[in-house]
Amino acid sequence: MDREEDDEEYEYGTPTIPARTAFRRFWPLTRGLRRWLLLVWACTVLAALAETEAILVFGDLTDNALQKGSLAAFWGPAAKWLAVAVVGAVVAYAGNSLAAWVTERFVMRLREHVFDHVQQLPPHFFQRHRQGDLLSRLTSDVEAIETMVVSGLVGAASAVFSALFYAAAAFWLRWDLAAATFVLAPLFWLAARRFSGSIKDVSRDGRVADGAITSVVEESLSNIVLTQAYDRRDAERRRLGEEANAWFRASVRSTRLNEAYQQLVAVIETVCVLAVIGIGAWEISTGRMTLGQLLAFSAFLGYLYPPVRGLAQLGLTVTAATAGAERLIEILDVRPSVADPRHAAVTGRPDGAVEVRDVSFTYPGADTVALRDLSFTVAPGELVIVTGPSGAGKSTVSKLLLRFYDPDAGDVLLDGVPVRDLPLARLREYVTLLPQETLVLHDTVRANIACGRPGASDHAIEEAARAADAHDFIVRLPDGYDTRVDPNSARLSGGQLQRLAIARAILRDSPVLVLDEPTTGLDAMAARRVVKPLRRLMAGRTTIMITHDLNLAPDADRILVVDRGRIVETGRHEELLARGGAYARLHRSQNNAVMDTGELRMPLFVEQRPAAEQAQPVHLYEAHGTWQEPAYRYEQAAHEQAAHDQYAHDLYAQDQYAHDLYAHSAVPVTLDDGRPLFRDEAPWPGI
Ligand SMILES: Nc1ncnc2c1ncn2[C@@H]1O[C@H](COP(=O)(O)OP(=O)(O)OP(=O)(O)O)[C@@H](O)[C@H]1O
Repeated sequence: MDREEDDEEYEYGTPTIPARTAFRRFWPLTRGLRRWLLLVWACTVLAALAETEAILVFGDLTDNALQKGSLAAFWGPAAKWLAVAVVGAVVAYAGNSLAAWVTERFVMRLREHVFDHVQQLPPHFFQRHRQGDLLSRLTSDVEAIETMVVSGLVGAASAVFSALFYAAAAFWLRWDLAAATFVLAPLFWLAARRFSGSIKDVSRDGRVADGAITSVVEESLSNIVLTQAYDRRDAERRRLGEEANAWFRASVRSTRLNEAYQQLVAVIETVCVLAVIGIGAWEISTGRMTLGQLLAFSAFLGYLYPPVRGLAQLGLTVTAATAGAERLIEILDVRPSVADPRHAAVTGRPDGAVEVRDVSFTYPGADTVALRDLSFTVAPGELVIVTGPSGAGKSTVSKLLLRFYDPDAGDVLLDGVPVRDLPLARLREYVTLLPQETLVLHDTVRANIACGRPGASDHAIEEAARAADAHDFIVRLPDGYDTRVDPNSARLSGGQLQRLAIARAILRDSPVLVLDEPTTGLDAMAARRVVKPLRRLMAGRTTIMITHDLNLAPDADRILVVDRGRIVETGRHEELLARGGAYARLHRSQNNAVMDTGELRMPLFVEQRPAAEQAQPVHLYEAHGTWQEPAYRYEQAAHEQAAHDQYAHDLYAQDQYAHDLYAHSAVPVTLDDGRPLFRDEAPWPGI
């Protein structure tokens, strides 16, 4: 993929494109619907013809029945008018219903098309676009395009046909009068032209603000715990307020512009009508025209203006919809980072030999290289642990193994076949990812496990759940396997969700597993409870486990220590510990982390360091609630800390537990391995 081009795609700011280009871009999606569109037009033409005929009959009635006061002259034209009206009504009903059907089909098709495209986009696309904005593009912008492509087209055709018929009828009645009034027609066009630019700008602003509002609401709701725990309601309200203000301004401005345009058009129409009445009065006075003809002529003009006005208005609507089209085109122009190979390699189920050969990779748009010259092999059935400091590139390895991206250089091979030569669906069937965050569908527990292998029998699902130690908690749920869960479900704990994910992976039964931090985010107890199901899952499969948690490291056939995108050490646990290098340091730091948490529980007063050297709580806020300058703050904090320590000392002095534990010894009681004994620590019964 061309890196420079790709970077440009992520520049914000929608491209400005003419309505014609936008129309041409989406027109192909009407394939298969076009004959129905033709039928809609046919109905529109018939309805306009019926309307024209009705007006002519009205002129006839005025001259022969009304002016002469003859009831006998009434019945014939009246019956004709009624027949024409009924035909017109039936045709209009059929045409409008069909138009609605075509329109909705088009919207469905367009939404599917965009949704399908978005689902293929690489992970970083979703990190860089706000979800709310994407939602707004997939909903309201999709509808805007419908206005442009289908409704716009049908509306334009119907307006053009109606205007043509009424104009032809007006010319047929009195060509000289018609010519005189049509001289004023360009005024409508000028008015529409004057307004179209501003309407497009304002509707683009409105759409951007709409997306921003959805984003703020969506982000705020997904962060509701943070909002409530830190009482951030005012800040969130302000954030929403800012976006809502932008939307408010855009929408008031849009209404004002539309209203100004409508009123201007109304004035132009009045000028035209007055011209007709003036000329008509003069013609009647000279005996060259009957009152019926003048009334019919005025009626034609009355009918003619709405389609003419509609055409001009349609221009504005289409212009406004182009703003939505631009936003969708921006997404549609982002290409997926990977695609199915043109000539896919034909392979059976692989044994699971994985090779990463001289791989280098930089994320699109990133300045730093994520992986450089990375090479390793994993034999079928082996467990390889990839570890290293945060940001070293571990998760990137998993993204390349599943081919979310192709490496810039080098190859990833499965059983000796480059993964870019395998159909994507096949590759992802053979390589199962257990991602860092447990992914849950809005569905039943059963469906959540079954998504590992669509069509799996209930028996197979239950067996997988048993192997993942999930069966027992599932049957205790209110509806057992039919209990509905969702991503924010409070029903299931982190450990239970993880076991659900393991059941899904067991059911998938692929030869290669990529586990990305399978125990991260779980407390020690929960982490230990997933180990056994994990072992069952990994048995007989090639496993690449990315983890900071080195508890499983002694089991690994090989450990790769990655740092800044390179492998810095490789070997078995004992070898690497004995080497005393990067791995040994990581291992030590992990154990020290346990010591650190122990320190949290030690009373401060046990250490007799001067107050200023101790870990200081920094009080950024004064009691009266104003921010302090930093220099003053720290000075102040040191004074306060001394007072605070005294207070803490007094409190602990009253604490019988602290007294018992520490009164006879300045050193906290420790376990055999040197870790401090936690107050509530019970020995782990083992798994
Ligand atoms: N979408 C992205 N766009 C640009 N850079 C990225 C992206 N994702 C990751 N990186 C960068 O690539 C490097 C490797 O990231 P990676 O997520 O693989 O690290 P990691 O070792 O898995 O870290 P952690 O243990 O914290 O998950 C980091 O410098 C990171 O900032």
